[in-house]
Amino acid sequence: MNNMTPRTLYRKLVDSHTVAALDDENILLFCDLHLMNEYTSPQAFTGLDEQGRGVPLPGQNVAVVSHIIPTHPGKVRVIADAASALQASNLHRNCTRFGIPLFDTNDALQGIEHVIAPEHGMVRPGMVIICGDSHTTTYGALGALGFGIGTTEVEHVLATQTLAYRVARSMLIRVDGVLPAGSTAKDLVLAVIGRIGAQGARGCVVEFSGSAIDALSIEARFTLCNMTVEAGSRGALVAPDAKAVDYVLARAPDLAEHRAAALAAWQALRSDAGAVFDVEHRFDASRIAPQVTWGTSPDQVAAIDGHVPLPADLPAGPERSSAERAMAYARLPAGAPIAGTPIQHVFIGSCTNGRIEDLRAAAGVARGRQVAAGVRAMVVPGSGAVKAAAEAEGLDRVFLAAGFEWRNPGCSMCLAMNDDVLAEGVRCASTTNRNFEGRQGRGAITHLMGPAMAAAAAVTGRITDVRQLELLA
Ligand SMILES: CC(C)[C@H](C(=O)O)[C@@H](O)C(=O)O
Ligand code: SF4
Repeated sequence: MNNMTPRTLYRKLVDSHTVAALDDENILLFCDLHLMNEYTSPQAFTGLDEQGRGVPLPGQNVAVVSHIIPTHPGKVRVIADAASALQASNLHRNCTRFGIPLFDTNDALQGIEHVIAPEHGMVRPGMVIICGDSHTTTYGALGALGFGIGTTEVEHVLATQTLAYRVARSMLIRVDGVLPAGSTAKDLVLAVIGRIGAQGARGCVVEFSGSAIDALSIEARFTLCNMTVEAGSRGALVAPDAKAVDYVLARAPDLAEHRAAALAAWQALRSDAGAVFDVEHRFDASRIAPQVTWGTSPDQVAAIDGHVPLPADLPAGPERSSAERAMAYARLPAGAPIAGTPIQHVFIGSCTNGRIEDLRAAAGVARGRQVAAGVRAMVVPGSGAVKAAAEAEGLDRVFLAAGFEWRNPGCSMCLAMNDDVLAEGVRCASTTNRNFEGRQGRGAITHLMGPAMAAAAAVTGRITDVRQLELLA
């Protein structure tokens, strides 16, 4: 490809990080930042030891205890489960040995890796960021190429700061129009996944553009890019604009003296006019109502005024059979309206919707209302910094007064790897990203939705159109 060929943003990021071509499809990619959690890193450190390898660039790696940590209120956190405690102590030991910065169990800034990294200015436009965690796509919100890797790759990255990488195909998702009041980035991304399917972006890095994307806040773009992986994508990108620049500069004081150079470099981080994408989709934001999943895959989703599908309306084959299986698991009859479904639990948090804007949206609904009888509702901030910011604004008091639990940060009931686990048959309105069978507890049922919708479910005891709730106020 010569220099005059118009390039996509994705291609520019790949080109600027290519150390060597390995063959026609694979390159050696330089990774500016490697994030680690306690769950997917232990074998990698064992591998390093077996081969007598070190970590040459420890400062370009950061580790976080996120998945297994208990979130009960209280100053000191103790991991009761022995296997989990061992994972955390191993991470601590390995980070100390190799000089890798760690947000440890009792660090005041601890939280979910994908919430922590951007809030401390570690994520900057033009970077390649990887992690042994699928939701690393989040960082595309700032024009950084982020994606998840496997454990063997974690070892390779620790040892070399590079990764053998197969270049992805490119997809453009253009969203124009204005999201209606009550609809958020969560609804937008659920609607996208609902239309293109859970494998709809498989093998692709998605670039989002259009007036509806321009209008999103950076935190909303995190939600969007975070969940794009649920369409099977290998990355998600939004070209950095003034909002992205402001977000990063406000959190990365070290950049101040290089501000002019950074701005000039970031300016080039956009797809050239005439750049060709392998696949393109278009959406009209004005048609996107609040969304709720009804099944066990994020693409089994409907608008809040919609219904569980009738199997006969679905194409015969895998789509119909997986819908039938999902309805049976979720204990929902075919054709049932989504709104009005009783819930017993509400979970507000995760790397998708555990940031301050999400908590503000949920608190806006909770304020002056009460969690419905028979419902247990919890709010788990995405990080210590989010928790502190929320408390400074008094959001904790809003939630507590309404009967929500106000927890310490962590992944928590997003995937129930700690002790926040739902019992069989419990139905949960959740701001998370995956509604797989058993994810929040064996036999538990997850309905994905945005934070205000989850809060509306908490105060009414059923899946509720938040727009109607606000009318009733
Ligand atoms: C535990 C980790 C490997 C996993 C991921 O890759 O996403 C988890 O974070 C999840 O959300 O399912
Ligand atoms: S919050 Fe959920 S999706 Fe995000 S990293 Fe943790 S477990 Fe994975």
